[in-house]
Amino acid sequence: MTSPEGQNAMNQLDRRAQIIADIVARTGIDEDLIERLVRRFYAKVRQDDLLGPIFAARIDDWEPHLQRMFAFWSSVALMSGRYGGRPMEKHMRLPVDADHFDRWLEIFEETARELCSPAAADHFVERARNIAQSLELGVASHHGVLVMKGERFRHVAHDIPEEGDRAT
Ligand code: HEM
Repeated sequence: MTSPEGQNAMNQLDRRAQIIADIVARTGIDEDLIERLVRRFYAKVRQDDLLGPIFAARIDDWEPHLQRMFAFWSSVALMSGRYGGRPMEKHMRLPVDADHFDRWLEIFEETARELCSPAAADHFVERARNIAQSLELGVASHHGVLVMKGERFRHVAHDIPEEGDRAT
């Protein structure tokens, strides 16, 4: 017979599996779609005048970054637990403000709408917006700026001093 704790853990696993199955049934998102989305998104980002140089200054070898991003989006969109990093630490020292986050989201949404069903695109975009908002708050607070609800972080945008070469 299973102990009450064991039964509880089983129920939680069942619930989690059910939530994931619902996401997949509703959106059709799978690892293959995530990989195509991430690859196409970063191909565009690298060409972008505003964002491209920020990535180019920090990423020499793209394949490991892309692999990390597959794991990240798999965790975010499908709750797979494949990603275990700390994105805030990688972003708070970047020379970015609201303009950069808006551009990032614009390219991300455009790419998601090109490749995904409306339900899948909505699922990705909603999560990307929430994460972008929290990263923007983190960048602002790193600069000693408290951003209130509904406000954005505006720096003398393209003139933010670099703090070391890498965003590590
Ligand atoms: C202003 C827009 C953004 C810029 C310029 C930017 C830039 C970067 C750069 C340069 C790295 C590599 C850092 C390193 O390896 O040292 C990175 C990593 C990453 N970014 Fe962004 N990013 C932006 C927005 C976002 C958003 C909105 C998300 C999530 C929705 C995101 C998720 C990640 C993740 C998960 C990593 C990997 C962190 C790790 O190493 O575990 N980024 N980003």
